[in-house]
Amino acid sequence: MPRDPLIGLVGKPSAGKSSTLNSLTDASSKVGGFTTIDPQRAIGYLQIDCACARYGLSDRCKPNYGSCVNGRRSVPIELLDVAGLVPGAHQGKGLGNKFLDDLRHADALIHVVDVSGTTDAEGKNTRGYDPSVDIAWLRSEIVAWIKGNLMEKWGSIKRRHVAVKATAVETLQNQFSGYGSTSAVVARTLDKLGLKEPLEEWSEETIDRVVNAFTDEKFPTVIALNKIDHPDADKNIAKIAKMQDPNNIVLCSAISEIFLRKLAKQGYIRYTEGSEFVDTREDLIAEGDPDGGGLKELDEKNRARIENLRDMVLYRFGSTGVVQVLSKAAEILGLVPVFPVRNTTTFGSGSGDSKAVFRDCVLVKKNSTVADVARKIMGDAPIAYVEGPGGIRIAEDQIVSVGKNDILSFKVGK
Ligand SMILES: Nc1nc2c(ncn2[C@@H]2O[C@H](COP(=O)(O)OP(=O)(O)OP(=O)(O)O)[C@@H](O)[C@H]2O)c(=O)[nH]1
Repeated sequence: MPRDPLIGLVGKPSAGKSSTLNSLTDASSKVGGFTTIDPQRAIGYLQIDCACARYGLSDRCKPNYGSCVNGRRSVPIELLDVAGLVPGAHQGKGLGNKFLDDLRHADALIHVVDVSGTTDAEGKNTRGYDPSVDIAWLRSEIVAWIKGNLMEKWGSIKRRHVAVKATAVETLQNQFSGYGSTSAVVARTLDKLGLKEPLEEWSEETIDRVVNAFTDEKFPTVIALNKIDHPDADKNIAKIAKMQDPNNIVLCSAISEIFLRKLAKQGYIRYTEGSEFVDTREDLIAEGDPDGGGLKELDEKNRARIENLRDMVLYRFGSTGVVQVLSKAAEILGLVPVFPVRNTTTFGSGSGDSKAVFRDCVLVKKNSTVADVARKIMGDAPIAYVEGPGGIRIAEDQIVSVGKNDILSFKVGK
């Protein structure tokens, strides 16, 4: 059965992994008993456009897990904190191989980079460190680890490859299945490279290229430039933006998000998670609400901190960025939210609160078919047919995508 997507957070010590994880997991939308699964795994909330908005049913949308406010739905997604990576990890430094073993299970990575330059490669306090270096060494650790595992056995891999007349995809998939790879991932990797020589004649340079391309396919990575609230961040952001694909970069400030959510929870401010909108009691009074929205009065210190955060983060960058970090990871993975329903006219689930709609939502990878989704949700139950909105039959080989074949009802046969 296809398993749920898993996103790993990586980065050197003190880059802000735990803070980012906390800012993503402590959503006020937390319902259904989700907390940290173990010290390393947690549930974050991915924001998506919910199907309820398409049908004007937002007031009756009641997710079983997560929440939905005016058609913006928070869907739970599993996150993994992969701590302890330092240069030399593939040779066992730091938590080394333990770190790399944890990484195997991730479908995409968020590399949290301390863009303030106030921590060195090992996470020790400093000033003026160049964080662009971290992006290169972290990736090269992953590549070196995969390559090392492959080269250790390359002689026998080659001999077996020739003896059983395997294809390159078969032989490599044998080696890469431990990283959660599939034949499709390996095939895409090799297609992109268009190699001419047979596997048994690959030079070390060719193997390097194969491992690099495989790393790109298997571990697509979002670069989260964290600590943008720090005054030294600007020049480092500019430098990294020139070196990396801007499409994979998100700017964020994890402590700002944690601070705003905390004050909102305590009733001092009104804050829409992940947005640029923060209102204090004073703001609301100035806007004509004599009661100040029922908010508590901020003390001088927190008022100054909010002002500073508006200037340094919210007005300049549009938000604290952490919600966008997760959305970007979902985007590079191509996750599609699918809404299984019992009834394709009312969109109800046919149990419990009978007026509630779109109670369930699952995230599947791009290019999944209706049959893939059926297996994920219904397991081995025999499916007689599948219906979309309005009771229209949908063929099992259809691809699901946002807005198309993403509301499904599985009718079980006898
Ligand atoms: N200025 C600033 N500091 C931050 C931000 N996020 C985290 N920090 C600080 O950076 C330090 C390290 O943060 P952590 O979240 O513990 O970092 P980590 O990557 O989990 O570190 P390890 O647990 O050692 O791997 C803490 O002192 C945080 O308060 C941020 O957005 N801005």
